[in-house]
Amino acid sequence: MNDREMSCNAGGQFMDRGRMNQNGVVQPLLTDLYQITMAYAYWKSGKIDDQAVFDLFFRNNPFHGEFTIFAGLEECLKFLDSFHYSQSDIEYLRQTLPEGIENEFFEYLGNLTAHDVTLYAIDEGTVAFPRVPIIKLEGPLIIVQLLETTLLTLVNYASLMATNAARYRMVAGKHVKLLEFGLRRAQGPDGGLSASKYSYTGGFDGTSNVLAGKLFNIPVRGTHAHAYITSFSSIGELKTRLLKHKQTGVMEDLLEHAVRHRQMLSHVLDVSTEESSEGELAAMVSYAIAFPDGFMALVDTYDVKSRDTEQVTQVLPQTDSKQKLSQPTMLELGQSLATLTPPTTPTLAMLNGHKQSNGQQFESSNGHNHVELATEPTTTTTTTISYSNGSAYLPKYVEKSFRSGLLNFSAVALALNDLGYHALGIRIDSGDLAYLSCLAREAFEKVAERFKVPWFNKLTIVASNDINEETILSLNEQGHKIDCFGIGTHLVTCQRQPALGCVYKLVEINGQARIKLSQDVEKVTMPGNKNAYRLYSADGHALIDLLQKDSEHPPAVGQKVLCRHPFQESKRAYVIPSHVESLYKIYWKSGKICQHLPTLEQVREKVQISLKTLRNDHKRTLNPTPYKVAVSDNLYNFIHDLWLQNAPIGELS
Ligand SMILES: Nc1ncnc2c1ncn2[C@@H]1O[C@H](COP(=O)(O)OP(=O)(O)OP(=O)(O)O)[C@@H](O)[C@H]1O
Ligand SMILES: O=P(O)(O)OC[C@H]1O[C@H](OP(=O)(O)OP(=O)(O)O)[C@H](O)[C@@H]1O
Ligand SMILES: O=C(O)c1cccnc1
Ligand SMILES: [Mg+2]
Repeated sequence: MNDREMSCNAGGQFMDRGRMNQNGVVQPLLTDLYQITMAYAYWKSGKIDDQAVFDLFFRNNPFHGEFTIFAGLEECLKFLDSFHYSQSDIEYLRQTLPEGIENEFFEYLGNLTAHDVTLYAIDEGTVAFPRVPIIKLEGPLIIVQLLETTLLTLVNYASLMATNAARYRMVAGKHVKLLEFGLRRAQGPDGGLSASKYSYTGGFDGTSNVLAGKLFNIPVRGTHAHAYITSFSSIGELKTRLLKHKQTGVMEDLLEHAVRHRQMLSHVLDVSTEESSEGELAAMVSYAIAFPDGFMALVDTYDVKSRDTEQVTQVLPQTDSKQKLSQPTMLELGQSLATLTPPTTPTLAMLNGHKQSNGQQFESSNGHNHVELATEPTTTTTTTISYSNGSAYLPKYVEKSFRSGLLNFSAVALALNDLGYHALGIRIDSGDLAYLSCLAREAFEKVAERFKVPWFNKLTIVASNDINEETILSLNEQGHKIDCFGIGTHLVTCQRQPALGCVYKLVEINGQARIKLSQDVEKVTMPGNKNAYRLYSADGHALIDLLQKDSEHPPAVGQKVLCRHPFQESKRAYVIPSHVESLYKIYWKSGKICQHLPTLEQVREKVQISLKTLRNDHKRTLNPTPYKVAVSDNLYNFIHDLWLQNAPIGELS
């Protein structure tokens, strides 16, 4: 570990990649106080050698769905591996716990490790269902109890996030790229890092979070912010306009190329150059010079309007206050130019040879491309947009500023093309994303045809702005031309359900099954040490998850198994499985991780493979069919006998 990584770790963050990627915040004191006070009470009451079994499971799937993706296992194993109270931890506990705690207890804690614990789990990235433990722990009661809160915090958010991401992936379809942009809105820095990691697990393609990229080897991706565009207000601010031709190596004036194309494009795209922002063009040119091979531009800086389906042609007076505020008109630019003698910082009016409204004429550097400035009210053009679902909309109000972005982007992209580079695409961050993406794609197609640049058809359209699962579904219904969604807030905060309710329950102690009763049948625990199996149909779909007592023989392929609802006597079914999957593997035993741990990439693949085994009706967004979780006949009888034994018999008087 180098110094920076050491100090990063000392600051409570992640340890270096070479080691185990363990988040330094994850340590034995990252727990609830009651685990430690219980540990003392267990210790004091002579329960040091008691052996316990705990189940970690959830009772309901999140997001009104019928599946959950299990994630966070690797972090749990690393936690067990490093479980140890440091001297300073012990010192802190001495000062913090109530007085009178015996010294020997602190000595006991100081020597405590997770080496006597055995951890069984289903594979990380697998779909999981309510009441089927995703992790099962066996070992000394005190230590296994002490692990509760930390394991829950490691599994709950990870699984919630991976599930959320998997749901976004399902609605977006496999061909659309999904980028996680949530760090700024996440629940703190650690929430942000976990969100990046587990959204990748769930099926996202990359993140804007650079540290997550470094720590977890996730692709980092991004565009640029509005600030970059608004930091330029005129082309005079361009410090350099030169870019080396990719093939010839000759320095050329990119701005000049862009201005020339802009002039021609204004006819093709039906946007007058006066409608577009000069500052925006300058920003795009400078960004393209910085990233000629990765030019991706935000095109909506100057106020995007929503579409309106009414068919009208609207007249916008030149003095439209919003337009004036957000975008200097060419007239204003021209006027300010007139005061420059001699002009050392040319404006577009000069490069274009614009004639000013007061009659002044500016020659472009090559002496042509004369364009009249509009002095009359501007008439917007009515454009029909066709959607892939066959509908067509006639926008009332042409997105002047979006079209400014589109015009400027296309001009710079063609300029880059002159110099041997291919631009990547655009990002739209406001307005009607379906409509604007169609408008943009249509524009690109026109440019591709007119300028003989077929790759323009393939430019990437990124959309962002408060996107959630429902937005994507709705955009799909409307038809859109978006290639990539950048999703932040709603993804990382799990808008629809902010927490997964995994719990950790004692199910056996010293070989005796324990049951926790509740008025709410849902909350009655499944007692005893159990095994879990997934039974598959001949077509490869998962049919049912079956819990059995660990002493029972596993279900066998081709043999009839009676599967019972754990609490409703009349609900039962025979299943003849075509394939039986034993869900648990021993992941930790005798102080060692016992399985080869998959890479994040492999876990990500596992998610998709596992989801494929689920029938579509379990995965649909609206009213999905619940997946069945059953118990064996043996376990059913055992639960209900124990229930009766433990339920007090009331007395009527
Ligand atoms: N075609 C569409 N169908 C459904 N939802 C959409 C569509 N286009 C955009 N949205 C969503 O609608 C919301 C629009 O947000 P909002 O009303 O704040 O507008 P905005 O474009 O961000 O406006 P402004 O930039 O002026 O704040 C966003 O959540 C966005 O994801
Ligand atoms: O909308 P989200 O899903 O959270 O995606 C991330 C957002 O973060 C950026 O906005 P920014 O923070 O600059 O502010 P904004 O919300 O005003 O666009 C970006 O332009 C996205 O809109
Ligand atoms: O790279 C981007 O476009 C980005 C990153 C974070 C948030 N919003 C956008
Ligand atoms: Mg936004």
